[in-house]
Amino acid sequence: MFSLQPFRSLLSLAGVTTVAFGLSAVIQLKLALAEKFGYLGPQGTYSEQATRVYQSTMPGFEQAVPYNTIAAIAAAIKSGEVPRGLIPIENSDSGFVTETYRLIFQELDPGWRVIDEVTIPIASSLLVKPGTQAGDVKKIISHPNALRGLATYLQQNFPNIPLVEANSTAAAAKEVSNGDGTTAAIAASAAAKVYGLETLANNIQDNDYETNFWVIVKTNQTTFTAHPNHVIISLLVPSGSRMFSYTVAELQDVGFHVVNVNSTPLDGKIHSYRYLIGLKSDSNVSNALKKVNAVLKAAQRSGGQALLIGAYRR
Ligand SMILES: O=C(O)C(=O)Cc1ccccc1
Repeated sequence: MFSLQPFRSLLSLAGVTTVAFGLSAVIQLKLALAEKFGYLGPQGTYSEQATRVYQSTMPGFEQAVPYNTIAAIAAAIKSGEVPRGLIPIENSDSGFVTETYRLIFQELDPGWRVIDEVTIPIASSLLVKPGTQAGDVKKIISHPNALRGLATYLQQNFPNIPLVEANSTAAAAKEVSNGDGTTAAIAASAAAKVYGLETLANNIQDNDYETNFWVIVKTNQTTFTAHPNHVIISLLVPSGSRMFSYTVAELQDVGFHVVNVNSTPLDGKIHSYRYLIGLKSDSNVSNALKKVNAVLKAAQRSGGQALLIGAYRR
């Protein structure tokens, strides 16, 4: 079968290739080689911004593919439709992104792993259809995270105006562009251009904040670096056991300290939890992956369920 692999190096020698194949052949080959990257769309989201930032450090991942929900990105990764995806995970002002955590904890194993992260600052704008005045606005729509990030602004400037959640900030902007001029969207200023909207106010977030995104890959396509300085662990411990503290202490002995912990009640019952623990190492731990895996194996032998959800070097 014809393989594109040998042409990878040729493509970097664009001049030579152009002579050999002609311009359109080069473009076609480049498109075929561009790996797809799933993100929360449509065009104009913060997720798209984060994807561009990440792609600038990852030549080859050029085709950004928008999905309507975070769950749809995860499904596309699991089915192999896209080899990589980017999902929002945590805001520095309002904490973890609920939808992402539901996905992780829905099943014992989410079917994907985290191989990197990217963080971007979030600046929010109030967008309306051209001609709409602030006094015309009867409804404000956006992604729940964005709405949370300017609760005080909305309370002070638009008290009693209903807030409606959308799948993403750009989905909200798109809805406003199709609306009757009485709705406003909270979104990135970039979305105004994409959907032909006017900006009533810029930088309206209550506090400057940033959002952290994970880069995810299908589990069986994942090769973790042998020397990660970030690891993410999912831990399910028998109720009343000391396994949480024991496992954390063991990881600390190996050279990692806890950065964040998310706990979700199991089976709808309080007092029994599944934990997602983010850990970091400030020193160079030799064979860090092997050591972390050994700690997790020990936890499993003691009756817990421990899974390495992510490992990367940053
Ligand atoms: O809706 C978006 O634009 C997203 O990418 C999700 C999101 C929403 C608010 C802050 C950060 C990410």
